[in-house]
Amino acid sequence: MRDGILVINAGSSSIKFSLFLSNGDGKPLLSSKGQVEGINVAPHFIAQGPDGTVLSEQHWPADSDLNHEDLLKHLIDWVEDHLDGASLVAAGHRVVHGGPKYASPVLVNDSVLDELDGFVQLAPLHQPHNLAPIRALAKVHPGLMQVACFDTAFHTTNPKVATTFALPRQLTEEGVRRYGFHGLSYEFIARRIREIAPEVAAGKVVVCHLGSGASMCAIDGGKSVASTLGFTAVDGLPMGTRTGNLDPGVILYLLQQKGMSAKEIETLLYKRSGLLGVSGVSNDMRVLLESDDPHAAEAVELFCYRVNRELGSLAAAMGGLDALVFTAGIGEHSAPVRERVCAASAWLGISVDAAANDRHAELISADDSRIPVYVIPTNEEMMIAKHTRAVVRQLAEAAQ
Ligand SMILES: Nc1ncnc2c1ncn2[C@@H]1O[C@H](COP(=O)(O)OP(=O)(O)O)[C@@H](O)[C@H]1O
Ligand SMILES: CC(=O)OP(=O)(O)O
Ligand SMILES: [Mg+2]
Repeated sequence: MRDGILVINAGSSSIKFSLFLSNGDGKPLLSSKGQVEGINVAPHFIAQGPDGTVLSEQHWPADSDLNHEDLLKHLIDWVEDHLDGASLVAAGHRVVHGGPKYASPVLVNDSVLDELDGFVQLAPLHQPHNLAPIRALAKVHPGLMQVACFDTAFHTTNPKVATTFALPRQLTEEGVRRYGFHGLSYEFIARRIREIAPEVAAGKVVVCHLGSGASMCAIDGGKSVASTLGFTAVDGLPMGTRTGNLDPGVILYLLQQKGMSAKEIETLLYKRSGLLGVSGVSNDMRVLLESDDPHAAEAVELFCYRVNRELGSLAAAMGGLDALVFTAGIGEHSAPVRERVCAASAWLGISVDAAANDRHAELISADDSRIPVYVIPTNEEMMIAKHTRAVVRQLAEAAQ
């Protein structure tokens, strides 16, 4: 009987899945992948084979009222119908917050799930959606091994100085500190850099993960040493709908002068700000780049300006820069954003080859650029599959 590993990456605006089936020798191969996107707007399900062939597709109208859980059920039903005679042995999940405790992937049981529930307030856009598929799968497949893989884990190598807020010590000791996110993506990219550019893998690299959620990470010698996301996934860069870095005095102003409630402020910071808030047009970079609205242009300008400033900050944290990498939705697909960030970073010795950038080549820097600049597609699902397999193997070995 062949084994299957289902990987679920439930993000803020999409649920991505990949189904890996073992190939006789136990090595998993991608069998199908897909996603539900447009959640809470106009949902769209697509499942594809490894070569991109569309296996199934469904659109729902904007007023369909389908929530995250309904769409997840549709996805799981589709996967069950496409196991091709294999049986599911484990599911691996992206869970954004592992809190101070989890530095590596963990087999989920009820008490782990309870602990992870405790981090919902720290990642309200993600953690509930990450945990919902674990519960839904446990109902449909009681006894199925489920492994939580954390966005925070890759950053546990950060030095204390990079994670400490200048707050009274007691709060720091309670866990009020920077954690960093998108760690599965950064871990995947760090491994890819070793494969495609071993000469810079031991050096100082800044990776820009620019998607719906956006962050940047300083990776020195393959290890995360600093990043732009902090205690929660609302710090650092402006994102699709999140503020990013904000003077905490603004929160006091909203509370004291505007009389806003904590819940209203949460909604403002996470759902009404970022590219959407500044442009008043959209949270989608594609729409903003095509728009004639001057506010859309301002939102793009602010986004690129902030990426450029954080690049300087992260290079300073490492005391140098040997390579720059762009990844995730915007980083992989938006030549104009990469071009602007790189033009503003010319002082660091960065220069881009316009033609290579336009065709999204792997290496987009010009021959005379002091710093090589790469576009590397991320694959959080592959990283989760690898971690899940490792946990399943460890458990099998321990049982022998
Ligand atoms: N061709 C493109 N040009 C500019 N932005 C793009 C392009 N394709 C995708 N994007 C951006 O990528 C974002 C999604 O990135 P992704 O990494 O898939 O996000 P997430 O996983 O956080 O949902 C979209 O909101 C969109 O703004
Ligand atoms: C942590 C985070 O921001 O994730 P995403 O990019 O999936 O929104
Ligand atoms: Mg993402």
